[in-house]
Amino acid sequence: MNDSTPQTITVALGQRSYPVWIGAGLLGDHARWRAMLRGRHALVVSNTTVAPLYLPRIEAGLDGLRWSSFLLDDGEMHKTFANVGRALEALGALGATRDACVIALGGGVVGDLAGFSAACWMRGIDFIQMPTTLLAMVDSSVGGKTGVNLPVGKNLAGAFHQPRAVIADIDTLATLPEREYRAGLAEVVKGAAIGDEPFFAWLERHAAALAARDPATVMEAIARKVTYKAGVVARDETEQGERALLNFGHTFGHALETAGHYTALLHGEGVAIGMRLAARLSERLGMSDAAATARLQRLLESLGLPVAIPPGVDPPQLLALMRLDKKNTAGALRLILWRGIGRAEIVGGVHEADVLAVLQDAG
Ligand SMILES: NC(=O)c1ccc[n+]([C@@H]2O[C@H](COP(=O)([O-])OP(=O)(O)OC[C@H]3O[C@@H](n4cnc5c(N)ncnc54)[C@H](O)[C@@H]3O)[C@@H](O)[C@H]2O)c1
Ligand SMILES: O=C(O)C(=O)C[C@@H](O)[C@H](O)[C@H](O)COP(=O)(O)O
Ligand SMILES: [Zn+2]
Repeated sequence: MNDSTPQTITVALGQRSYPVWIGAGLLGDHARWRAMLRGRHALVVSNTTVAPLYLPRIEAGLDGLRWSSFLLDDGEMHKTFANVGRALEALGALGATRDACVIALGGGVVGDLAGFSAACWMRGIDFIQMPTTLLAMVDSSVGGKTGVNLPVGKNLAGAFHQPRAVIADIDTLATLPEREYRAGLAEVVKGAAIGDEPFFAWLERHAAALAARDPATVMEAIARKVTYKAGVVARDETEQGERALLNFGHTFGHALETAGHYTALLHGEGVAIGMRLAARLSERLGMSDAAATARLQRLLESLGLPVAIPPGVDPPQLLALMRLDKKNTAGALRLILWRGIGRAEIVGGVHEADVLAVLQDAG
C-alpha cells in the first residue's frame, strides 16, 4: 500500500461539510473512513465487476459491524427504481437503524443509486462515496445529486443527499478500461470549459500526458476538477442558479443516452458530443464563435472522445427527449450555452427550430 498523504478538498456546507480525500491506498486506510461511520450497520452497494476487485480491500475495515453487500448487475441500464427497492430490502434484511451507513463502492451508477437509497431509507441515512472510476472521482461522488433513470429520461427521479465523505483511491484506476477512463475525462473538460479558462489551457498542454494516464497529471486533473465542483456546490447546493452550469452538454448528452437505451453511449461520451452541440448552438445564436467550438472539439478529440452524433439517431426524437430535461420551465427549453471557453451561461427560451437545426447538422 502506498501511504502518501492524500489531498483533502472540503465541500463547504456548514455542519454538513465533508472531505473529499484523493490519494493512493485510501480504501485500505480503514481508520480514516471507518471514523465516518456512526452506527453499527453498513450496507456496501457495488456491482458485479467492482466488488470482486475492491470489496476485499475494505472488508477488514468493517469488522465489528453488522454489514452486508448489495451488488448491481453492471451497466447504466441497472440504475433503476427497481434496484433502489432491492437496496432498501437489503437494508431491511440487515435491520439497519437510522445511524446506519450506505457505502457506495464503484462508478457513478453505483454512487447515484446507493446515494438515492440512503436518501430514502428511513427518510435519510448517511452514505460514503468510494468512487472507482475517473468520472465518479471528478464528478458524481461530489455534490449530492443522487437518483435513477426512467425509460423516458435520465435521472428523472432522485434527491439531493450529500455524502459524509468521499474516498477516492486512485489505485483503483489501474483496472479501469480505457473507454471508461476517457469518458471520465469528458467531465474534467466540462469543468474547465464552463468556468476555468486557465484549467482548459492546462488540459490542452497536458492532453497527451492525460491520455497516457501519467499519474501526477491525472492526480492534478482530479484535484482541480473536484476543487472547482466543490466551490460550485458550496455556493448553490440545490441548483437554484450557478450549479446548472455543471449541466453543460448534458441536455443533449442525456437525450443521446436515453435514445441509445442507456447502452449505446457512455455518460461521458454523451457529454462530449453534447458539449460540442452546445458550442455549435451558441455559435448559431451569436453568443460565441467558431474558434471556440474548434478549440473545444480539438481538446475532446485529442483525449479520444467522440464529438459527432452517432449514425441512426433521429434528431426529432432527440428534441422530444430534450423537452423532459429538468432545467426546462413552462414548456420552454433552457440550456447551458457559452460565450467561449470558461464563460458558460444559462439560456432560457431557446427556440426548438435552432436546436433541431444544430442536431441535423452534427453528424
Ligand atoms: N451525481 C452526479 O453528480 C453525477 C455526475 C456525473 C455522472 N453521473 C452519473 O454517473 C454515471 C456514470 O458513471 P461512470 O462513468 O462511473 O459509469 P459506471 O458506474 O457505469 O462505471 C463504468 C464502468 O466501469 C466499471 N468499473 C468501475 N470501476 C472500475 C474499476 N476501478 N476497474 C474496472 N472497472 C471498473 C463499472 O463496472 C462499469 O462497467 C451515470 O449514470 C451518470 O448519470 C452522476
Ligand atoms: O453535479 C451536478 O450538478 C451536475 O450536473 C453534474 C453532471 O455531470 C451529472 O451528470 C449530473 O448527474 C446531471 O444531473 P441532472 O440534474 O442533469 O440529472
Ligand atoms: Zn455528467
